[in-house]
Amino acid sequence: MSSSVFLLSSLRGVSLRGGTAIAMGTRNTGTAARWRLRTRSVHVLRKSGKGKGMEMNSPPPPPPGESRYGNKREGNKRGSSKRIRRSPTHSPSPSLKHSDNSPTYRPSPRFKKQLILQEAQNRIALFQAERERERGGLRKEKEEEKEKEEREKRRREGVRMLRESMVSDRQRQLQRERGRGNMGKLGSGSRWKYEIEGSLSKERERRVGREVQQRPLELQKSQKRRIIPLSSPPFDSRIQSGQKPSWSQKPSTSAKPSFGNKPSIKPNNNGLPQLKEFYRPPPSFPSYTQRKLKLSTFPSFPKTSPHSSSSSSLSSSFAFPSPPLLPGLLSSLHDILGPEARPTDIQRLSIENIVDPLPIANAVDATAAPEHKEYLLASETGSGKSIAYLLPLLQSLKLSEWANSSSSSNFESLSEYTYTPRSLILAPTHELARQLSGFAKMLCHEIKLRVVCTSKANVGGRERGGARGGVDTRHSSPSSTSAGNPDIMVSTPMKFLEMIFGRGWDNHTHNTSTSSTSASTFNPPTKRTLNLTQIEWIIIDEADVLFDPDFNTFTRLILEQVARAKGRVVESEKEVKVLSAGCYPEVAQGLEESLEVDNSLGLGEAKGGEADTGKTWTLSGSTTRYPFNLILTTATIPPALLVYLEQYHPMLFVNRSSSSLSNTGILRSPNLHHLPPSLKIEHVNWSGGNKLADIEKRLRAVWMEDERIQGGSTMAMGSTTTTPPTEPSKIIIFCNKSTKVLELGDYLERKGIKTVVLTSTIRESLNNDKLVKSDVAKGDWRVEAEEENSKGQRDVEIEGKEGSERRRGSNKHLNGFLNVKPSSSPLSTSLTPLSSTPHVLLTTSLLSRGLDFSPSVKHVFIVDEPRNVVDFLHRAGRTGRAGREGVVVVFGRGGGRGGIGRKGLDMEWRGGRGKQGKAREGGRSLFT
Ligand SMILES: Nc1ncnc2c1ncn2[C@@H]1O[C@H](COP(=O)(O)OP(=O)(O)OP(=O)(O)O)[C@@H](O)[C@H]1O
Repeated sequence: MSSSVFLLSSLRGVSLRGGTAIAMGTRNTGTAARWRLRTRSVHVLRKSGKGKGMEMNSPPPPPPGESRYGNKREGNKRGSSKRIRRSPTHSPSPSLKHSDNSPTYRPSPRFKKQLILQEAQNRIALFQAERERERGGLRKEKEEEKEKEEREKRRREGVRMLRESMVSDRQRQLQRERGRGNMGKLGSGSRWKYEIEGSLSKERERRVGREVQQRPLELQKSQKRRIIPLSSPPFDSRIQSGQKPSWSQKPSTSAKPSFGNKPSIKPNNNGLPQLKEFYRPPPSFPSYTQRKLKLSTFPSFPKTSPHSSSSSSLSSSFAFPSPPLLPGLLSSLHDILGPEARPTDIQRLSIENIVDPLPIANAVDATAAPEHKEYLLASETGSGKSIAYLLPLLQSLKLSEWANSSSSSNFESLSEYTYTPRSLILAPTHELARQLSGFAKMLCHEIKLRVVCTSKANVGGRERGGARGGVDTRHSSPSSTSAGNPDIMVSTPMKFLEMIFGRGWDNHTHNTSTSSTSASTFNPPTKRTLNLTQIEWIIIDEADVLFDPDFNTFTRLILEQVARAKGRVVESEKEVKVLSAGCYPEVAQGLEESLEVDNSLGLGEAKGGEADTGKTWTLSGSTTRYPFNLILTTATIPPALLVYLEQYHPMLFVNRSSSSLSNTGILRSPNLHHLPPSLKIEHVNWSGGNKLADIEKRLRAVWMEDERIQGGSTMAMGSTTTTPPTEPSKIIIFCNKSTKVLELGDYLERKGIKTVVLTSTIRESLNNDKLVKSDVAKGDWRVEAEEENSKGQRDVEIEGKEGSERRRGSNKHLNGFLNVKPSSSPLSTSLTPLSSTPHVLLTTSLLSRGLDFSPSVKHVFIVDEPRNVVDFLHRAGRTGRAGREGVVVVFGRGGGRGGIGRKGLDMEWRGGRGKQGKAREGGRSLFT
């Protein structure tokens, strides 16, 4: 039946009965009716009534493009019967009944065509929409991928530019040295050999300098190349005018852009910074002027502040600019540094790049999500990095305090915690933490922010410092209403972790490795001690130490904990090797909350204090952006640090501006990896007899020289009255080992020279590595790995000597040596005998980092060959700070420029990453 062809003469009417259509008419009537009525059953009756109504089994709808009405020719054969035109939109409902008398419906070919076309279009649109949906997903993925690639490309570009600029610094240095016939050999292959030239005669410098100045202009032009416009040169105008540069020199704003020297030699394979290039010629050397960076001059800040009329006079005479600095900050700077002070290179970079601008009235969008900053500040020792990071920190805290002053109830709801700091400064030693907190407090004097420093007294008031729960609030502002909500908390990493996890959380490693230590138990904090959710800023001072292999586990753990508390997991923390955290279930639980623990760890097994070191913890759902502002500071960027930062802080290397490729998050002064220009190096040969006597002789020579100078100046002034005697210079002596420190201390005391002796406080006798880590963890950042006596035992804690006990609760043991208050620390006018007041501080590298010693410390003695150049730079940098004069006396075989140790500072740069990504120098890890 279904194959029958019905040739019906005409279509007269269509009706539906119980879902079956009945059509009367000519051929194709059934098809037309079927289509129009959307039904598969149609009875077609001939008009004449001769034919019997038959049921047609309708075929399924035709595929797209094929007509339901047969081909065109067939359609054309239709008779010329009467046609009823209907609108193409007309579509009778299946329930619609046509009376048998109604005119026969017969769609016109054009209408049919339209219908077919419409359907085809619908189908195509559907098909396209589907494909579009599929493609949309793919495109989004592709876009994300592209964006990622773009970011990575910019990051790489940033790294490349940074390295290039570092290498080019070295190349310029080499060229200068060649120009004056100085050392500076380029070794074969990737090895660069340098020698330290610390004692060029002034005459020679002047002579060679003239030669360089007279070089043909063409040569100078041919050496041009682009350099990173990180900063403008310091003191250039003074140099041009032949004057001696000083810290009070106003920076020139008229310098034109220029280019540095084109590298005439290939960098070594790894392209990492050369740490031995620390000798910098005095600024009077003419080529220094020639090579000055002119690409970016320091921005000229408005001279007066529109925000404060009272500060306008100040800012016009004071080179720290306001705006952007708050007038209160400016006035504290004025008090501390004096009216003549000018920002140093690193401070200018910080003000330019990091300090938040003052808000314009009614233009603050408090709801806008802040863009978090990430910067590395790198500049030579004594160049004012503390101010460089404190300025943006304090300004931002104050501004956000004002912005949130209406919603102060915020803190009340957090009163369940003992401390809710808004920012954190991490330092490697307690001494440095104390000094920094004191300095921050001075800067906060006007703007009234609260500063606290953690001390030896531990969390929860269990030890001394009790009432304040282990936090020394003596430094907090007098206006402080609540020490529990400090604006700034200064701490060492381990102290801070102790406050998070509870005292003794790390003790397991310590206990298992020390038989003589009384087992200290883990005391989780009874009250929640620290609330990390309000932390807006983290500053990591001495980043090269805090990210070195001994410390980075703990530093990263802190960063991760804060990020976690603020609701974000950081990608850089994907794998955290926790030294001993798995030992205690409580700690493990705390970690487990924040870390997705690898199944193999079996935290349950860790109960009972089994050694459980070096486990890998994995984080999930991570990102590379920290949910707080982060500033790292360092005076040296060893390759290990660069490698580490590339891996864990990639955002530092991403360009900040699309117009310039050089604007990364790494701000460094041009003098990085050089000794401060005001520092002189002297070499002393051992006499071949008693070395201790040689040191004593040299000490006395310094004091005799002091007397001579004083006498000379008195005579020169033609004074008839007696000038009050000035106090003898204070001297710091660095040894490599505690035994040597003790021995020398004893000797000098016997000779009537009062000393302060200070090393890391190690009580235990042991010879394995674990204690080293544990002690480092306690805040003694540099535990001398070689510091073993002949029996292979460690030295005992140095106690019982007056002034030599290391008190973590205060810096009293360093009284007289540390720069307590810069403005109030000129040389004393009363003579204190050498036998009653200590004038000599004997120590190891423990105190070589970050501490700002008083201007009366004019000499540093380095009696043992430093382990590496980084060590040398930091030890030497304890004097000659802030542009003051200082002398480094280096004792050693051979004297002269080689006296500092051909094995030591002449070490070849082997370059790059050791097996575990560690920097190695002279075949030795920089951080062993
Ligand atoms: N612009 C300035 N003008 C004069 N003195 C300054 C200036 N900035 C800082 N100082 C002083 O310089 C000294 C050294 O500063 P600071 O300790 O911050 O140096 P640093 O770069 O952190 O050194 P280090 O690398 O050893 O840690 C301090 O006494 C400080 O008061």
